[in-house]
Amino acid sequence: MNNSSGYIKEIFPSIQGEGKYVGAKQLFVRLAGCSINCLNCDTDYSAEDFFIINDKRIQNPVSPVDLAGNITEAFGLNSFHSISITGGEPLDQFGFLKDFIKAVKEMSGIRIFLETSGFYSDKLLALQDIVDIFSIDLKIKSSFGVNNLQSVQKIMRSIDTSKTYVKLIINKNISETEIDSVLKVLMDSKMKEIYLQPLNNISYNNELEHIIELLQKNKIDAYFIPQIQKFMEIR
Ligand SMILES: Nc1nc2[nH]cc(C(=O)O)c2c(=O)[nH]1
Ligand code: SF4
Ligand SMILES: [Mg+2]
Repeated sequence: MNNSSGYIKEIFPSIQGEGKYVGAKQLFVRLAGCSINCLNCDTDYSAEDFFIINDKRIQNPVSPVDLAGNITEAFGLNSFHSISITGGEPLDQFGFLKDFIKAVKEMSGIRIFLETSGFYSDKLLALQDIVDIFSIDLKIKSSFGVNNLQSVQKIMRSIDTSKTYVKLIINKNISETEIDSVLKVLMDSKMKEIYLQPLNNISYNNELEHIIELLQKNKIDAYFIPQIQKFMEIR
């Protein structure tokens, strides 16, 4: 096994169902594994012996160049907005991730969209030159049992915010203190917008309205977007 080989969970074409780029046609590449252990995780990221591209079985782990070649051959890639690399936590396979991005960009020129938990600031910042769009989660205890606000603050202080957006997953029991700390992170950075996603698609309610008002009063544009893939019953 090559050092930078990686474990893939699944690969499928779909429509981005969350956040700022909702509606974009993407090829989803879900990396296996996650070191974060959130409560309420909605993703099966366990690695298996193989994964499937169209009908072809590919053995795990796979080399970055082989994966890039297989994807480019199977999907052409020029009909997609971007490749969404998601997980799990893709930064847990940093060496593989970096080599894969370089290889697939060289082969196809496609944009790279990276979904990450926001816990690993140094690794994320090290990919600034090769990733086109960063989707970063703000994790708060009431939704996920973990908190990454310090790490996201560090990222926001040095990242190019024009290619970055942050998502906040909101549970019914979000506290005023949590909203305040999220506001502080945004106000400390150049990022003046946030994408709110209700956990388990809870309906728009008074608490949510209150959060949006608080954000707007502080000149942070808030966009409330439930996960459309769940409504549409697509992957
Ligand atoms: N359609 C669709 N949109 C998504 N946006 C983020 C996803 C994820 O699982 O990371 C996802 C996903 O799994 N499917
Ligand atoms: S970071 Fe994402 S994939 Fe990992 S445990 Fe948390 S919600 Fe699940
Ligand atoms: Mg998901």
